Amino acid sequence: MGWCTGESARWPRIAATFPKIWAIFAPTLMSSRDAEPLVELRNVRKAFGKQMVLDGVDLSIYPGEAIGILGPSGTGKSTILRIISGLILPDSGEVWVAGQQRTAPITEQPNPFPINLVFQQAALFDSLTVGENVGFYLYQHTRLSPAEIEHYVACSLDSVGLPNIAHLMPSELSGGMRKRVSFARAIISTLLEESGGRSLILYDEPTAGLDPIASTVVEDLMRSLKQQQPQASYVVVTHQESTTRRTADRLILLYRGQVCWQGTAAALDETDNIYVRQFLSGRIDGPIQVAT
Ligand SMILES: Nc1ncnc2c1ncn2[C@@H]1O[C@H](COP(=O)(O)OP(=O)(O)OP(=O)(O)O)[C@@H](O)[C@H]1O
Repeated sequence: MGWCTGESARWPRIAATFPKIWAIFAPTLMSSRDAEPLVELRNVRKAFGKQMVLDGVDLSIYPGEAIGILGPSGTGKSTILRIISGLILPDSGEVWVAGQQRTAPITEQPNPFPINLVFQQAALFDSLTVGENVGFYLYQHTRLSPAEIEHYVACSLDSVGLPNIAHLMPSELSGGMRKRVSFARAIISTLLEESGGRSLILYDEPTAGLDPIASTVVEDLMRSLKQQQPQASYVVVTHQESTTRRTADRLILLYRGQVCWQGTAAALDETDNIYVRQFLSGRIDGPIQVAT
């Protein structure tokens, strides 16, 4: 018996309950769902020691989707990102990437299209220039010439609104610029022709610790990068409500390693799902129990 016994909001139910919302979102959702999922997790379980962290997660990510994962601390959100990216494998269940089952970590079985993790901290290499940081993947994993890599680096930096800074060192940048550079590094492989426009960026708390205006800038950047490549998808894990509402088309609420609810950002306010209601209100009493 799972922890989450609340009823999941499913698309047909939304269509019946919120016809206006459905009318707005249906064209996008139906077109993306006609395609094969980019990534599928099927009944994924993962424990660390005796602690069961993911307890039977099913999740499909379709081309062009922007998904937000919400949930209390320690409930397995980052673990899902690490499994999707191939950094770790589940203990059981299946992970499918572009129709291929993943059977080994990313170091042994490369993803068929770019999947990049962007962390809260920019985590740039301080001894490399901005250009070398952004082009790092291409220098390491492709046979492109230095001139070609410089071209992609310039395109990528342009996309994040930072042209002409490839020669600078990370220490010369502000915190906001470092974050943008980390985004440029994440998207560079998606610019390559062989990616076929398919890509998945996994943002782990991209606006944590930022003031509301800086958060808006980052949220706008995430949206703008996706608009530049309509088939690009992303998953964002966040505790910031503004980021949830402004960046995700489909939301997933995770609790104790299980999906308790999923639906649109608009449906979040309408649902009577007890997990969603408690989570958004921040009440202590309810089915979600956290260590105090
Ligand atoms: N490599 C690891 N070894 C042992 N325990 C781990 C490891 N990685 C994660 N955990 C544990 O798994 C649980 C889930 O961690 P995870 O980072 O996925 O949660 P989260 O939902 O992203 O939390 P938060 O919102 O606080 O970032 C936590 O209790 C964490 O301590």
